Amino acid sequence: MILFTNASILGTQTADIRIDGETITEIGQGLDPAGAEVIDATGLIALPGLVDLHTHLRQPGHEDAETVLSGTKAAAAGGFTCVHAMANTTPTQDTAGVVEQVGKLGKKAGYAYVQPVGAVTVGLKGEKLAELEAMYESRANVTMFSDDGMCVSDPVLMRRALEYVRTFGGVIAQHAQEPRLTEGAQMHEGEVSAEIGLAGWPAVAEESIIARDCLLAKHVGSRLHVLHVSTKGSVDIIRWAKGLGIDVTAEATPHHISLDHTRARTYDPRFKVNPPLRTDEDIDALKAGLADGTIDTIGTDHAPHPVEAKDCEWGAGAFGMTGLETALAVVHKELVAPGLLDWADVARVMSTKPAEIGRMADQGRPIAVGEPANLCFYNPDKPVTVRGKEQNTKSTNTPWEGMTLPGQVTHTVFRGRITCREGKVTE
Ligand SMILES: NC(=O)N[C@@H](CC(=O)O)C(=O)O
Ligand SMILES: [Zn+2]
Ligand SMILES: [Zn+2]
Repeated sequence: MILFTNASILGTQTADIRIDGETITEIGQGLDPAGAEVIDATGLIALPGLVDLHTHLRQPGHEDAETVLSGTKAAAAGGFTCVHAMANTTPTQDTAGVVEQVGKLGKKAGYAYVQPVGAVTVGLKGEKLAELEAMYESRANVTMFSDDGMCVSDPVLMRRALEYVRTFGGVIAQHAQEPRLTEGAQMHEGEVSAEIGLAGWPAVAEESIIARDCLLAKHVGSRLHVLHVSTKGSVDIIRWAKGLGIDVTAEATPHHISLDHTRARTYDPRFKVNPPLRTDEDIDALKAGLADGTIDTIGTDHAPHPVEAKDCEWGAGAFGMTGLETALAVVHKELVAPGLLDWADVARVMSTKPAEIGRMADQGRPIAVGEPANLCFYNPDKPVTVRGKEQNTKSTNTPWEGMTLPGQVTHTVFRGRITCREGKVTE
């Protein structure tokens, strides 16, 4: 039995929280500590365990960058109790066998619920549909499908995929990038790319696919989720689509709401990501979108890469950055501190909504008696300087290296088990 005392639940009501087995069994003032492990949570914000719809765990195939074990330890350190493992592994998560294997590795690790995402097309090649139904019917019970890393750019395939998942209530998560408009692209197309002479990735390459996919989702009456929205135009299109009643949800990443394209002036590939870091105007639009509900979720797009893929010149660097262990503190800094979101909103965008979109019945639940004990405790008054080498992820490609973020996840509880204690992942 565990008793967290004096926690600030969603930043408002202060109470003790008792956990017995895998369940929250009591919430109230001055609960009896007899027989319990007592953890003083004074000054800590209690949130439901965070849910990430966008994590790259890299196993199978890229275990030098991350494994399910190291990635879920990073998740626990970041306050997450559920991560959706993206399909761009080797082999690709495009069969029932591979998604079941990833799910099993998650259970064995025990640090967070690992829900595999299935590929939309075989080998992410964009040529023919993967066995979506077999992945849905497998023990991994896949309902979210994505070719993330690649765009399902063929409109006919995208239409078929949307139609297919509609039959079982699934969702297609799109990496929106028109490939012909981004050939050779290295960073956001704008004044900085012109100044430093790197090939640009225009906003329209993202926006045109999002607009098309919203219209396709409307046409076939299916469900679309837009990954890593990065431009103001995209936010405007999604707001418009929602206004028409189209079944679309959208994600923003911690890096796209906090870092801009001027970082490329460093030529440090740590800032190289797909879609690229954009402008201040885009950042403001993403924040406004999160505040008004146009953007539904924060997804980390945790994308670990081995040292040799980042310790090189910009052009040769891989796209992607780590994010699980810094996500909540970045959200605190960029959205809560300026008053755009309160902690209840943070619970919505980082837990409740992602759990809903990913159809995770046991996750994203309210902090209440009888609910599964998936919790995250955050100290908003403990500034931490980010050091990639000290993180739990196997990779060090954090764009916040050396920067100070305002707070720290102190404890994470996954199904009644403490997976992170005083900022350290448990054994
Ligand atoms: N975001 C990235 O820049 N990279 C991701 C793929 C992706 O999310 O598109 C990766 O797998 O490394
Ligand atoms: Zn992507
Ligand atoms: Zn991704």
